[in-house]
Amino acid sequence: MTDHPGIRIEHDAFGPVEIPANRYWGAQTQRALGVFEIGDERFPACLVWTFGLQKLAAARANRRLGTLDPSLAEAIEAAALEVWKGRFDDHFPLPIWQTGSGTQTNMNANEVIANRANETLGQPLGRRRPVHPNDHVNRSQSSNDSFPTVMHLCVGIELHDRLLPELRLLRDTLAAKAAEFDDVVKIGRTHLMDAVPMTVGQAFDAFARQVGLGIARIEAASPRLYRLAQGGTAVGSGLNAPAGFDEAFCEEVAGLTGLPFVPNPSKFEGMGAHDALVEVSGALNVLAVSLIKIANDIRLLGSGPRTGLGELVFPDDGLSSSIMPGKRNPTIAEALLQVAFQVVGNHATISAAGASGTFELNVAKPVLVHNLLQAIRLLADGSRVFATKLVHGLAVDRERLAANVANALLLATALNPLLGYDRVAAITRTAMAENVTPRAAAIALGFVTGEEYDRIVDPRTMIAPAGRREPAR
Ligand SMILES: O=C(O)C[C@H](O)C(=O)O
Repeated sequence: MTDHPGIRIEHDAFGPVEIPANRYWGAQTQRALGVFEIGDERFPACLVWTFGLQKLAAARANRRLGTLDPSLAEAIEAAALEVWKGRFDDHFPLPIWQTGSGTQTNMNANEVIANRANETLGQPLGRRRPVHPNDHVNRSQSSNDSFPTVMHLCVGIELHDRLLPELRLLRDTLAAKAAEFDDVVKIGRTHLMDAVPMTVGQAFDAFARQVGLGIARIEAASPRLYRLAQGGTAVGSGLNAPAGFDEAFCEEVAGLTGLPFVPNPSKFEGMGAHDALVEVSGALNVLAVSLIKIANDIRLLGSGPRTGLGELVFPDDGLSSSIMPGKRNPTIAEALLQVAFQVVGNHATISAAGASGTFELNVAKPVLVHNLLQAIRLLADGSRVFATKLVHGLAVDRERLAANVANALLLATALNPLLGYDRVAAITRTAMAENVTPRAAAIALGFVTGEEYDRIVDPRTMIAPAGRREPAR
């Protein structure tokens, strides 16, 4: 094998490999490309960037502990920084569907950074000198501790930078609607059937609280997420890593990210199991369940406009039916529902992947982190779009709501303490059978006067009995 136009020959421990000349990956990545011809799914760019961060922190830790020549460390750190900043995104071609430790993607990072470091030191790509992908870029590390470290770093950063801000936006937008609709009385519904009065604000306050509790669940998982397996090397014992490598590494990543990453006190736990990531996924699963409830309620309350409930009015998103002119649909609620269904499905995959640790190594890391990062991204985008393009512009149809309240039979429930259940049941049955208001039925049956009825059956006083009204959040 010899170099020819567009191709360079690179040697690794197994012999020569042909590699596109302008690619920074090396022999192991090229071999893996030929082996794992499975699917279209690739890691998102944030995972590639996080490998840059991880290799940068590892090189700095090695330099500090005297286990890496400072001149090599400097070249590795500069190259790793470039990976972190996204300069080499096109040089990570491998699919999700690879070995369960993520070794091929770890080697991809080692090779890109070694090639780039050697290039800055005046060497051609593929030389593997003076910076060697395994001996120097991967020093004091194994895929088995590096990949889980990258998973925790990437998930932690994505939650902090991407998802939590959008969830706070959604919570606050729902809370603003709760305040806006605080005085709007509607009929509460149970079993999909008319029940007793409440306010639209109370319904939106419940939605806001669901999202707020979703945020709290994610934040509660953070202390476990911030524990890193780095320093465990092959099985968790730390063979070939200097004493203090885990501490030095975590100090570096904490400084680089501003997030409180610390060494996992048991590397064995952090490599053989990924319970902390399953825990985060569990919190996202609950959030998805909450969003399904919220999106469904909102689209049902806005159904119509003429023959549905029609109590909420959706903002115009400019979209319509392809065949029914002027028809408007709850497009954004439907998009969010599909996001939530995907997240619930991802959690099932993540649960199976999390259960796939045998002895000292979980071997379903790529599929686990792929599903978790997708869930975070979808929930972040879905929450932002739902908050800004639907919830923010929601209005109520006050006339419709007032008519529904006036017509509601079970307002008469407020008479229970005065008349007892059976006489109130007679009122509602009579009103239903004779198609009159419960007020007319109550008077006709001789149970109350009109004045008594109006004093007791006042929807505004029924939305929360005195002294039991929760303050708006
Ligand atoms: O790639 C490594 O560093 C280790 C590999 O996952 C293995 O345990 O065989």
